[in-house]
Amino acid sequence: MGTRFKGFYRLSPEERLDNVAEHSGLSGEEKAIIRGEKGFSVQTADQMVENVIGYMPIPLGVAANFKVDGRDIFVPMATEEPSVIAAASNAARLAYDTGGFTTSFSGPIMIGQVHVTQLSHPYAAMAKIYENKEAILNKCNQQDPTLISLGGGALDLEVRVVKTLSEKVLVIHLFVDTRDAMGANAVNTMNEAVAPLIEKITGGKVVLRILSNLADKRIARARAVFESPFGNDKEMLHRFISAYELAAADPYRAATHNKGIMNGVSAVVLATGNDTRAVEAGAHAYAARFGRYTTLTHYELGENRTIIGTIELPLAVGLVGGATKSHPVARTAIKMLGVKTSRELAGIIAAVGLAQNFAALRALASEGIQKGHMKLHAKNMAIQAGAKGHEIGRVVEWVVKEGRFRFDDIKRYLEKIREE
Ligand SMILES: CC(C)(COP(=O)([O-])OP(=O)([O-])OC[C@H]1O[C@@H](n2cnc3c(N)ncnc32)[C@H](O)[C@@H]1OP(=O)([O-])[O-])[C@@H](O)C(=O)NCCC(=O)NCCSC(=O)C[C@@](C)(O)CC(=O)[O-]
Ligand SMILES: NC(=O)C1=CN([C@@H]2O[C@H](COP(=O)(O)OP(=O)(O)OC[C@H]3O[C@@H](n4cnc5c(N)ncnc54)[C@H](OP(=O)(O)O)[C@@H]3O)[C@@H](O)[C@H]2O)C=CC1
Repeated sequence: MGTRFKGFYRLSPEERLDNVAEHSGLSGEEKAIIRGEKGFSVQTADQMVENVIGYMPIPLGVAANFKVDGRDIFVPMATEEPSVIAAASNAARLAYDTGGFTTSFSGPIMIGQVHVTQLSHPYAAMAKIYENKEAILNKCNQQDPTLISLGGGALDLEVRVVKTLSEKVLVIHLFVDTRDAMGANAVNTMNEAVAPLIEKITGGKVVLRILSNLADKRIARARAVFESPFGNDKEMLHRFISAYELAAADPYRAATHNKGIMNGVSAVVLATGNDTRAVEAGAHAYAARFGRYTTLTHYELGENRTIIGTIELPLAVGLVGGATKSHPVARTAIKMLGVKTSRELAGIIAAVGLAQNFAALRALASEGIQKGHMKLHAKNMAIQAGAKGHEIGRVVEWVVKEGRFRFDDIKRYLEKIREE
């Protein structure tokens, strides 16, 4: 069964879940976990974080129409923001018949930083680190036999002299293949274990021993050819490219453009129990790597009025570690995706980021964002205004028809229908 599913959104939540379960082979128990009827409890939460008093449900939806590296998938997305999942599905639809998304990955390499201070001869200390590279990497690799047995571990290192406000310090980058883990704990353990050896080699004092979230050795890329959402309208295609070009040139616009990408990226990262803050920090730092903040996506006009989209961003996500295994919904979401490696997961997330951005640019270049977004947000606004049961549908219908997206207008309309 494919996931190009016209009108998937018109099904009931139960019917959608049945389709997803059939596609991904989810069991009855896994369906109950997704519905929130089983699996996650206050006790589970209490084992995950501190001072637990409850937990906060976030909607879990699936984006339809995604084909990634030739495979049809339903993409689980956890988000509180209306129109995000609709937009991702909308853009994926436009890339489906042209082959879907093709991805690549630079490898699951994380960077651990060891920071050495109080050096009388920083450049000589740097040379000594390289002279002792094998001993340093061996020390790192003694920390994680599991990772080594899986073909990962510390592979190499690089050293820089960094001039800080008060002194020249050494920053040693340990390059660690963390396989299918995000790797923060694995890398931090190595950083801490190797620090005494580094102090001995350099004669300095180590302060920081922590991974870098600028995971620029763990880059995921995705590419897709989108059918023109504007038919043969050249002016609209021009407006689309112009919208992208402003983002590429202007950091104020790029921040919003990339926020739109992260609407999709963070929703899948969260649904799979990965660390949203780590991925967000990495993406934005990567966007600023040339000294000026710019876009993570690029667009070029293709043949027959197609638009070729590409995305490139660091994606430190895993299938083990963090909450990926301890959170029952995350475990089920990973099963839903049918991924076996962190590389596959990163590719899918990159594809969703690209789709998300394409959908937002399409709307921005044409009717504007409010029409689609606010249509889907209208339900939230109606509920916030106090609408209940059948009132919600009536308020939404009125808001969309009249284009009145103001909260005070909605409240007045609600009062009016209650007086009828
Ligand atoms: C919202 C749509 C999709 C409506 O778009 P539409 O043209 O009204 O939709 P349609 O009825 O023609 O349907 C097209 C497809 O959209 C999907 N779709 C359509 N409706 C639904 C729905 N209810 N639930 C789930 N999926 C839906 C669905 O896949 C459907 O295909 P079909 O099933 O018919 O083959 C469109 O207007 C859109 O893509 N808008 C962009 C919305 C967006 O980007 N939202 C993100 C939040 S705004 C933001 O935070 C970021 C931003 C925008 O500032 C970033 C930036 O500035 O770059
Ligand atoms: N700056 C940041 O971003 C920071 C993030 N974090 C947090 O760290 C967590 C992620 O750390 P991470 O190291 O991934 O998690 P874990 O330490 O929980 O998991 C990684 C470990 O799992 C074991 N493992 C089993 N199978 C595999 C496999 N196929 N591939 C790789 N490893 C495998 C490995 O060894 P073994 O069996 O010996 O454990 C590995 O060290 C997240 O919760 C994140 O929020 C923490 C600190 C800082």
